[in-house]
Amino acid sequence: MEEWGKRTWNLFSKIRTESPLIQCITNFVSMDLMANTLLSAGASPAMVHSVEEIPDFTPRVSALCVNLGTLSPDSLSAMITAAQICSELGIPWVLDPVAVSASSFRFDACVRLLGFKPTVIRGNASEIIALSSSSKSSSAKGADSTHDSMDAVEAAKLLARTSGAIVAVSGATDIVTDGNQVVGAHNGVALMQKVTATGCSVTALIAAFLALDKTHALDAAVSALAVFGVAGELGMKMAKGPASLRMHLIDALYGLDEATLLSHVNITSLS
Ligand SMILES: Nc1ncnc2c1ncn2[C@@H]1O[C@H](COP(=O)(O)OP(=O)(O)OP(=O)(O)O)[C@@H](O)[C@H]1O
Ligand SMILES: Cc1ncsc1CCO
Ligand SMILES: [Mg+2]
Repeated sequence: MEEWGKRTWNLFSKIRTESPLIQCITNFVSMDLMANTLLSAGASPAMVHSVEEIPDFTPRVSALCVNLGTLSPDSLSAMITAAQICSELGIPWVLDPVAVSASSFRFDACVRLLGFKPTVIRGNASEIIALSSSSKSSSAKGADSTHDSMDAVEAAKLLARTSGAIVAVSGATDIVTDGNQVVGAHNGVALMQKVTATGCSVTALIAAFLALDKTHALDAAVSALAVFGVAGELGMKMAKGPASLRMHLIDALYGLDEATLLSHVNITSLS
C-alpha cells in the first residue's frame, strides 16, 4: 500500500512539473469539468476536435482522450483520425466508451476505435460488460451504470486480453487490469456518481498520468483513479450536495499534498 502511495505521488507531482499537453475529443457535457480537472492536476488540456486540425495538432500532444458521449459522424471522423495518428506515432491514448450499447452506431464506432489500439479503456461497469461481450442489447440505460464494478472483473479481464489495452472500471471500487493482474482502488465517494462527467474527467486524468510514462499504463490508470477518488473524499468534507462537491473536488485536486495523499490512498491487489 505504501509503495502504491509513493508511486502515485511521484507520478502526480510529475504532472505538476511537466504539465503535459492533453488533447480531448469529448462530449459537450464533460468539456468544462474535464478541462478543469486537467488544469487542477497540473496538466494542459486542449479540446481540439475539428478533423481539419488534427493532422497538425495531434502529433504534438503528450496523450489523447477520446470520449463517445455525444457522438456524431463528424466527431467520429475526428476520433478515428486522431487515434490513428497516436497509434502510428506511439502517443498514448485513452478510450471512454460512454453508453456504448445505446445504439449500433455507437457500438460500431467503439469497435472501429479499438482497432487503433487504445493504451487504456476506462468505462463504468455496464459499459465494460457490454463492450467485452460484444452485446449491443445490454440492460444499461444510457450513460449511467446499472452494474457494480465488481460484477465487471471478468469482463474487464477478457476485454484487456482481446484488445491489448489496460482496462479500468470505475465504481465503489475502481478496478484496473491487464488481463491477468487485477488492482483495486478503493477511494472516492458515492455522490460522485451524481456529478455528471466525473467518469469522463477521470478518464482524461488517466491520459495525463499516461503522458508521463506510457510503459507503465496499469500504474498510471490506478494512480489517476486513486488521486481523483481522494480528491472526491476531501471535497465531500465540505460539500452540501452534488454542485458543491463538483467545486470542492476540483479545489481538493488542486491543493492535494503528499502527506494527505499518502494517508488517504487505498489501493490493493485483487488477483
Ligand atoms: N459508489 C461509489 N463510491 C465511491 N466512488 C464512486 C462510486 N461510484 C463511482 N465512484 C467514483 O466516481 C467517479 C465516476 O465514476 P462513474 O462510474 O460514475 O463514471 P461514469 O458512469 O462513466 O460517469 P460519467 O459518464 O458521468 O462521466 C470515479 O472516480 C469513481 O471512482
Ligand atoms: C449525460 C451524458 N449524456 C451523454 S454524455 C453524458 C455525460 C456523462 O457521460
Ligand atoms: Mg462515463
